[in-house]
Amino acid sequence: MENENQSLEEEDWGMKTWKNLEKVREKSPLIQCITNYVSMDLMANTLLASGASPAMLHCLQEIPDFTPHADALCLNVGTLSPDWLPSMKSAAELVNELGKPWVFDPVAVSASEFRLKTCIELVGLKPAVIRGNASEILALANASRDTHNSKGADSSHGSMDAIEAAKSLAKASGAVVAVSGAVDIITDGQRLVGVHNGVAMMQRITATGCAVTALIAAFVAVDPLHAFEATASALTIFGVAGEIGMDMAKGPSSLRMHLIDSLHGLDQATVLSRVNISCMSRGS
Ligand SMILES: Nc1ncnc2c1ncn2[C@@H]1O[C@H](COP(=O)(O)OP(=O)(O)O)[C@@H](O)[C@H]1O
Ligand SMILES: Cc1ncsc1CCOP(=O)(O)O
Ligand SMILES: [Mg+2]
Repeated sequence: MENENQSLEEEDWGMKTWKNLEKVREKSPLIQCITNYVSMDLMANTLLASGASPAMLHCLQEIPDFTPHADALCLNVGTLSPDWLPSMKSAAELVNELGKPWVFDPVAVSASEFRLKTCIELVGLKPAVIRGNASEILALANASRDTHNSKGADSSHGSMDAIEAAKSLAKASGAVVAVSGAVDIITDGQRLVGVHNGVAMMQRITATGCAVTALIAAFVAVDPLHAFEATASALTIFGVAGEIGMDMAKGPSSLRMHLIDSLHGLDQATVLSRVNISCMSRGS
């Protein structure tokens, strides 16, 4: 019987990525997002352009009625407030009870002791995937505030710097961990792939990281048993949309528009010709 390592080795990432996008388009998963004020618009539009259905809903009283209808949950602490924390925890606990996945974005985890403590608590609620930039994943993996870490939402490290941190966070949390950057790193603690798609200008648009985390939630929603592959696919699709968008863009603002248009219009031939995922470790 084919084992997991062999199947990964033989994997056709292009076709897998395309099929995962097709699944999102066919099933149109409902993604509940409890996110920051900055990202709501880009996140919702990214989900819509991919074929998923976004719902930015954070009222504690609505969670028992609404959350069971969601196919996945996306939690993001970008504009963290103690008022929203009970909603975040309650929604995560509910999707866990219902056996549905949730995805976590620890935006600017080092900004304060409160944020770090909150992020550690949320990781304890078993997200299926954690996606952050290198500085965020390094800080979360170290689980202590390092005064040399950047405190804002942007990364001061390259994704390659966070490979070991990502692996150890994946092992400790049980989540798939994704580190975005020039090469997006995805690991489940054993396997590790690098996604080489995307353009540097994506960093110059606020909330692209938040948006790709929500896209990961949509991809994991339609294939929850393969969160590793779903995460790599979502990051690849977002990167490919950025590359095509960049051909038409004059700067960050028009890239934002063209990225969304490109995501909406992606076809099989384009995806197959552009997917650039490398296997960096097959696990043991
Ligand atoms: N130098 C780069 N080259 C190509 N793509 C990049 C680069 N930096 C970031 N990206 C892409 O931009 C998106 C947001 O990533 P990032 O800027 O790291 O997140 P955040 O906004 O959370 O800091 C991801 O899809 C990532 O792949
Ligand atoms: C600038 C900013 N401040 C609080 S949340 C936020 C957006 C962060 O978005 P991203 O992590 O995708 O850059
Ligand atoms: Mg971010």
